[in-house]
Amino acid sequence: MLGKVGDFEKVARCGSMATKKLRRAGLSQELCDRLSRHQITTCRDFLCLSLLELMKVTGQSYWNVQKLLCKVSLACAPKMQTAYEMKTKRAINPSSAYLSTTLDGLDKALHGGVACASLTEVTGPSGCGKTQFCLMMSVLATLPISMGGLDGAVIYIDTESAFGAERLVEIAEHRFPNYFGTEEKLFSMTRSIHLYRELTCDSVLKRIETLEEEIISKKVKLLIIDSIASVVRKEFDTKLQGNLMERSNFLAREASLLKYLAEEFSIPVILTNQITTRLSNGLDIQADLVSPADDMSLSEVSGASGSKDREPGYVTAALGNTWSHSVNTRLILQYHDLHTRQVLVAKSPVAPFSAFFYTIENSGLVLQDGKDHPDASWEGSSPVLQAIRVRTNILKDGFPSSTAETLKLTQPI
Ligand SMILES: Nc1ncnc2c1ncn2[C@@H]1O[C@H](COP(=O)(O)OP(=O)(O)OP(=O)(O)O)[C@@H](O)[C@H]1O
Repeated sequence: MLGKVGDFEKVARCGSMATKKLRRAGLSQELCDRLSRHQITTCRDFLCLSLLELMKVTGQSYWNVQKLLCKVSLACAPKMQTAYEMKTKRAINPSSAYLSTTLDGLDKALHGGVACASLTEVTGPSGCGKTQFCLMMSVLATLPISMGGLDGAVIYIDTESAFGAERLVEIAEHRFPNYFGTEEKLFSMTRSIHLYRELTCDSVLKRIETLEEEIISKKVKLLIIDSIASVVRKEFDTKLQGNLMERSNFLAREASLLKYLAEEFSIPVILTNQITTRLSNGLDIQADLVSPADDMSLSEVSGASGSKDREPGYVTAALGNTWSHSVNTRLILQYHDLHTRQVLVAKSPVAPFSAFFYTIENSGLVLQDGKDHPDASWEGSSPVLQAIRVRTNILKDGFPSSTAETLKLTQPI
């Protein structure tokens, strides 16, 4: 039995579920209060202590501490389930698996919309509609299940002061004029969206750490952070020694907490990110188009596409490789022409690489009919976008041919 507990302990300590609050692990209130006086509040804090330390802080015997260890480990160890169980659960209650974006083609590609219990990143250049997408998804999450919503509240963490309540109401009124035809419905929707303005890394992290109980008490069904990148890029100058490591640690902690919340409460988490293009002369510019997945060498990939006359340089998804691998789904929003924009499904465990045209209207994002089939948008697209495609094909067809190529495609910047 003890061996088994030990195994659980190791799994539990490492996993994202270890951020679960002790109060929710079945420990008595008195014991939780006592532990919190020693800054032991999560399962991880508890499981990282030795038996002797636990005996000291709990004031309990060796055997009682063993039992507590067992309880805490079991409470936060990931539960095994079979693929069959997952599938039947989703078949019985399909709305529990996805939040529809109401953009038909995109929903179809994503098997129903933005996935619950996972992290979806929306990235793209400034002004292309990331905040508009978040506002629209907030409205959608509050809708009744019969209308494709999640019938729940939303926690919206705004790090750029970009949230606009008026725009939220405008989207709701124009997207669902019948449903939001009365002031009462609009009030009820706006009351369900809980906005936090957090303008520093520290305050964002602290906010995320305290969300667990709020998600339960407010019946939250969607968590949004707009944007994850801005505070990080403001505070960590990665050219300074040590900052890159510190930033990676911060992002890993943030991703672990968010994954825990998404999985534990089976809710979608939407995060917006920014992008950068780094030119070969060392200058960073805000990209007008973006690498979907990782840091990569544009010059290398442009070479692979056979074009010699392109600006050498490379585009990087903001926040680098560690973060890039933390998100489950990545949607890239980008400009196509003056009026039209594109949403690309750049990373998804269920969908192939696909692209859809959209415009931004009073009602939020609107897909353009007839152009919403996969790959519709490649013709005439920009060099960066074509480079992304080449890269996708290189990785799809196997590893790049040379070690140098492999390194350039995978090296963190
Ligand atoms: N009522 C509206 N009708 C049509 N388009 C609108 C409306 N409101 C905003 N937009 C469009 O949305 C764009 C702004 O989008 P959004 O704020 O989502 O950008 P973003 O990608 O979040 O940018 P950033 O990274 O700078 O925050 C505007 O440039 C405008 O084109």
